[in-house]
Amino acid sequence: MARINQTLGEFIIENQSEFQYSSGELSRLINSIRLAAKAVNHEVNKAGLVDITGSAGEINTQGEDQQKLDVFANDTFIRTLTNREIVCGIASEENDDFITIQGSNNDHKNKYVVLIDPLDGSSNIDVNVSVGTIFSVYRRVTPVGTPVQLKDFLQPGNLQVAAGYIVYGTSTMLVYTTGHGVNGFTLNPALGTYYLSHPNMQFPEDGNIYSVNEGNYIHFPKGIKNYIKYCQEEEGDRPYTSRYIGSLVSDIHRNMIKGGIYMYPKSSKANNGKLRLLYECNPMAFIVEQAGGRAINGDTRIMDLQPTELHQRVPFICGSKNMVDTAEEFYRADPD
Ligand SMILES: O=P(O)(O)OC[C@H]1O[C@](O)(COP(=O)(O)O)[C@@H](O)[C@@H]1O
Ligand SMILES: [Mg+2]
Ligand SMILES: [Mg+2]
Repeated sequence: MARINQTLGEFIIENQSEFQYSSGELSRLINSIRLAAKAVNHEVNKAGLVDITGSAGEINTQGEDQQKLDVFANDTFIRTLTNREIVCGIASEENDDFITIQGSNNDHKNKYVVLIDPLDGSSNIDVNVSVGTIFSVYRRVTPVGTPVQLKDFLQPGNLQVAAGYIVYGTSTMLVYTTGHGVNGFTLNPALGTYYLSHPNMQFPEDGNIYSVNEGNYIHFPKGIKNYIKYCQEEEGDRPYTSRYIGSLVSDIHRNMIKGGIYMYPKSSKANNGKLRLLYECNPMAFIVEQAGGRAINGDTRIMDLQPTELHQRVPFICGSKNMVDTAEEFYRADPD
């Protein structure tokens, strides 16, 4: 039973039995993410100081200018997960290909793969706006004892065994699910301990916040334009309030607490939108659905999509159930 101010460590142990494969590995995995997130949090809090600010001078596989914090966070999560002998493979936004973790005995005995967006909202690092980390966990489909393969990563979101995010904002929170609801833990920086502050998080069925980069408005499908107009009309509980941080984790976290809808739709400039299915949309969709919300690409449940590539992008609409239902109606009426 979740208790306010229970530590994350206690919660993980006390809820281990909920997990159908509970052999302690998943607990150790979540614990590793907790540990790495503390190290990243420490660096994020220094953003602005010379040694951690700005570009790392490399371009990642997405053609993005890697920030120093992207690289630091990537190295920290990969090292922490590798050293704890719990994963057989890692895929990251910052690495072209997946990484095979054979284990200290070179026996490929581990059962889990992790997909990660080590630093989400990179464009906000140097302007002191909240950023995040996103993670998704699957059991491998290839036999234990053999090297991990691409198909271990290209699993539909509905097979995730755990997912979550860390938001580095006014406080640092780790929010995750193993398919039994969503719980949020706030870091007490003085003690370095996460405490249960948001038990059993629920996405309000309705809200009055819409989050979309309206700078792309003219390129959106007609249905999405119509929905944005609907949000802005003087009618009933509308107009809604427009809020857009430009960090996926932070925009969805706010909407989950207050009620709202987040959209990064397809556009005439980007037919699949911008966000990556495997380490942005699937894990956030798992969280949103476990909290009672919905997540679609416009007309299909995100977690039912069959991935085909490691870094593929998909249009993404998620949030309060009734708001996503309405957005879907508008989109289906005019999808182009
Ligand atoms: O600036 P845009 O086009 O609105 O894009 C913002 C979106 O891009 C992202 O920054 C992409 O994530 P990364 O920072 O991890 O690459 C999301 O966090 C955010 O929602
Ligand atoms: Mg991201
Ligand atoms: Mg990123």
